[in-house]
Amino acid sequence: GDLPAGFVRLADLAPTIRQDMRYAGPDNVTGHPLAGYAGPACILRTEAAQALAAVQRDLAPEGLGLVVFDCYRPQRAVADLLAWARAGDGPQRAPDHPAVDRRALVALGYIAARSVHSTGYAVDLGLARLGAPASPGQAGAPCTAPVARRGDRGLIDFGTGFDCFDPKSWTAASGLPAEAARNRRRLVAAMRAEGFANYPREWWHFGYDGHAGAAAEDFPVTAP
Ligand SMILES: C[C@@H](N)C(=O)N[C@H](C)C(=O)O
Ligand SMILES: [Zn+2]
Repeated sequence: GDLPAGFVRLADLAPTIRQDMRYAGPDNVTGHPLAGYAGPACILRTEAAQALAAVQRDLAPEGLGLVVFDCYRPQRAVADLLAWARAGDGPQRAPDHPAVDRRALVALGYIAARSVHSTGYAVDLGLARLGAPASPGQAGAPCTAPVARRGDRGLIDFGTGFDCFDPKSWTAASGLPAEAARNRRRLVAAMRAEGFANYPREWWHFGYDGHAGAAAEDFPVTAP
């Protein structure tokens, strides 16, 4: 194939998993496509992709399916995110981090300086009802606003949006609507059952067990 050994395109193993690859375009926290994304595609280590395909199969009887936002992330894209977070100019607060300063995002653990995503063993994702349309977000609404105001992006409610860098996105945050808290537990349990561990500061971020020591890569993300 066109990928390094050990990597696969998720679409080849699990074509029913919806892909909404936010870093390949401007619809992400930085407002620009990240370096290293030449096309929108979810690329993962083979074992991690197989495990995600299993999660998708496990969820289907409940009428739910996965929506992935980011998978393998080239090292140059991590550098791009870091440069955005650390830049001295520009606003400190924005709808995707209404209560946390941009320049604190790395220190607070919302953006990793060395990301497991670059090994192909981490994935950012949520859940949607199967067949639900991907509805747009409401521009300008804080990502911590109730779902009716911020827009659901076609997902079931998780209490905040994807890449909403805020304590409300901590997986066990208190004060969430009961349904959002339930949906987070449901996602974590479905992922846990197939070998993925959640990152407690981001309900959407999961690492595949056994990734320790895997090499970080920098090949570009390309659509097939
Ligand atoms: C930036 C966000 N989507 C994410 O993946 N955060 C973790 C901590 C990471 O950068 O690896
Ligand atoms: Zn992540």
